[in-house]
Amino acid sequence: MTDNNHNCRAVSLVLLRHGESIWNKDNKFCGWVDADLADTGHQEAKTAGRILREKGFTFDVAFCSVLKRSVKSLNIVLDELDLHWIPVFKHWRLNERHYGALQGKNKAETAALFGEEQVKIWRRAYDVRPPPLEDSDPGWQGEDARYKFIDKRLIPRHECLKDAEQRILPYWHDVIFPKIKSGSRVLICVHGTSVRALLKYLNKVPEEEIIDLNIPTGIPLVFESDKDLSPVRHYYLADEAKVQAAIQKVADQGKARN
Ligand SMILES: O=C(OP(=O)(O)O)[C@H](O)COP(=O)(O)O
Repeated sequence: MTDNNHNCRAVSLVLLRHGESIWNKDNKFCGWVDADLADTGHQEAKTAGRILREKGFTFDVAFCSVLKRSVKSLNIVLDELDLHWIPVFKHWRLNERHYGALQGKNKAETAALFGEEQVKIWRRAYDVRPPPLEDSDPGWQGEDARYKFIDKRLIPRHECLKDAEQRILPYWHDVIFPKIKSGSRVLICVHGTSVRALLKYLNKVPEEEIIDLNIPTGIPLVFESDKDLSPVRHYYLADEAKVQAAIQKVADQGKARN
């Protein structure tokens, strides 16, 4: 859904997938790999911030993951909004889902090898994990300094949406939602799967429908809620054609010829 006539008073939450990363551009499965923003991603984040500013949005607190494409996008948006001063919380629980042994692989080549249907399942099924990283795989993030204080058993070797949801929702309940309840307007700038997990939870999207939900990069997703803070509607801050084209672009990344 898109909307250009939002009512700011009912908005306490905006979700945003970071701008396009270099690995998005190269069509590689990324997950917990710390890929940087592409130039186009910088531009998308800047545009997202500008649109939020022009439409009169402001925030009291912001959240991102510990991956630089999320952190940098949030910084760019806050710069556009001149909101450098608001508290920003970075948390590993908001990371993208872990893509396991698929990380670094090209999606179109993977689709040519295993079939588009299998790739769609790995990308979008609710509870099907991609193949895991081997114990000896140097691509496992367990030794990364940013996860130093986290129980190693919590550092995944692969994750499906359900796994990501189970690590993200405790943070939502313990930290993010209490801020909303106490009146804060919240911006969350994270990843495709983190947004899907939150959207699924907030809108009670059935498991069988989640397979067709794709999140475009760099387009703010606004949630309006009622007085009990239950979401009543959500919409992207862009015109319908732009949103649909961006969603299709994400969906098409799993095609064998891309
Ligand atoms: O790291 C990823 O997501 P992100 O770009 O939102 O951080 C994934 O590689 C996105 O790929 P997908 O759209 O096939 O799930």
